[in-house]
Amino acid sequence: MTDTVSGTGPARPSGFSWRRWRNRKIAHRGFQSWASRFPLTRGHVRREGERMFDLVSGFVYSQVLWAVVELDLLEATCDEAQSLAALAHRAAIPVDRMEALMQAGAALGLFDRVAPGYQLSALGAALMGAPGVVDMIRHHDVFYRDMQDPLAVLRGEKETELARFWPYVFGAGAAENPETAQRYSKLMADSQALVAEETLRAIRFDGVTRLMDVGGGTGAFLAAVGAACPDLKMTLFDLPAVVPAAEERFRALGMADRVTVRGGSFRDDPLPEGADAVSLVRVCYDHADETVMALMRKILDALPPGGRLVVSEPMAGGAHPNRSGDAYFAFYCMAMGTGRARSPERLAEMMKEAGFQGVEMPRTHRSYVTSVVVGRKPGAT
Ligand SMILES: CC(C)=CCC/C(C)=C/CC/C(C)=C/C=C/C(C)=C/C=C/C=C(C)/C=C/C=C(C)/C=C/C=C(C)/C=C/CC(C)(C)O
Ligand SMILES: C[S@@+](CC[C@H](N)C(=O)[O-])C[C@H]1O[C@@H](n2cnc3c(N)ncnc32)[C@H](O)[C@@H]1O
Repeated sequence: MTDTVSGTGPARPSGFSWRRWRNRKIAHRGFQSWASRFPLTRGHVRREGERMFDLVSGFVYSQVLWAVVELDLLEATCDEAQSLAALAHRAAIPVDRMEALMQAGAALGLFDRVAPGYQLSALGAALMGAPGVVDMIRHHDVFYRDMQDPLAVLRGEKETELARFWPYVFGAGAAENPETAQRYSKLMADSQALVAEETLRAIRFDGVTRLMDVGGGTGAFLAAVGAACPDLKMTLFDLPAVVPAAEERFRALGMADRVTVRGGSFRDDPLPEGADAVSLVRVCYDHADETVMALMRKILDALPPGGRLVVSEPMAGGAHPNRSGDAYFAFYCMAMGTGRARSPERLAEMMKEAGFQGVEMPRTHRSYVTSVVVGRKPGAT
């Protein structure tokens, strides 16, 4: 495995270690006090302290953000500055407490102080318009209740709420109820716009005749690809409960004649044939290695020689851990109880093991939105 730190048991100190010397020095209270006064180091100490403070208080910042979103304060302050009295009345919160929330929001960069009170900042406006992000923040109440006890999540000691929030992950049977399926699918579809935008910047579907999106949800990704590639034929494959919403989307977009929608489970059913490219968008990280390996092998069988598999989802950093993949998505998947965030190298390794070759990792610009890995079935191109 490329992204596993190997070795068992604690390392025994032997000889001089630069890192040990540095860490003991920096952790020493006397050194800290000296460095915070010394002109050449005090700026660095202040910045490190600020970084540390953000780590310490991140949960509170997130909860402030949640309150702002839940009270719809982004929309309320977008066009005109609002007075505290008006905001307090609207939210049914005492004025002094409302002031605390607005000041916190302003400190986090979401509002500007503009007479007679507060107006949405540029960052707040970007947040308000970023597709699906506000709804993602709203559903964080579930995730953060699980994260109140991260040790229980790590040890797998408790049944998490998040596992019940996304029941489709556990197989076809769990998502039989169309109403439930619709709720998850909307959250996914709204946040798909950025993922599709970023994926389509990283790869091209030139030369592809039919693209099959496996676990394609309600079709937001195929709708974006279809708009960018007007001659492309498409197949969407997802659990039966998701199918009607996908069919409805393609009908509404006038794309129904270009898209075949098939219901089924990639665990139990054969995949439709006829596509020369397959995409898995935000699918692999929901599932355990065995499930993903079996799915990749099934896709290889369904593809013609030279056919392509595109995996797009937020990924971990492997040797270079990143916040979105290794902190947020890794714990999100852990709390869901099934999948895991994998690095591009790990996914590439799995694709090769499944039989793909020429595996590439085209760079995406916003890795917190998605990263991409592409492979080809051996044979003619
Ligand atoms: C006009 C003038 C005067 C100046 C302009 C200056 C200028 C150019 C400003 C730029 C402003 C601008 C347009 C900013 C845009 C920013 C955007 C688009 C930001 C997007 C951010 C996206 C984020 C933060 C995405 C977060 C996504 C999350 C948290 C997704 C979570 C997904 C989950 C949990 C999925 C779960 C699915 C499961 C169950 C694991 O399968
Ligand atoms: C996280 S969502 C991603 C949806 C879409 N690709 C996107 O990015 O918005 C995962 C999708 O995989 C589908 N899925 C999960 N298990 C499946 C299975 N066994 N067979 C087919 N689809 C499945 C779910 O119904 C869901 O639509």
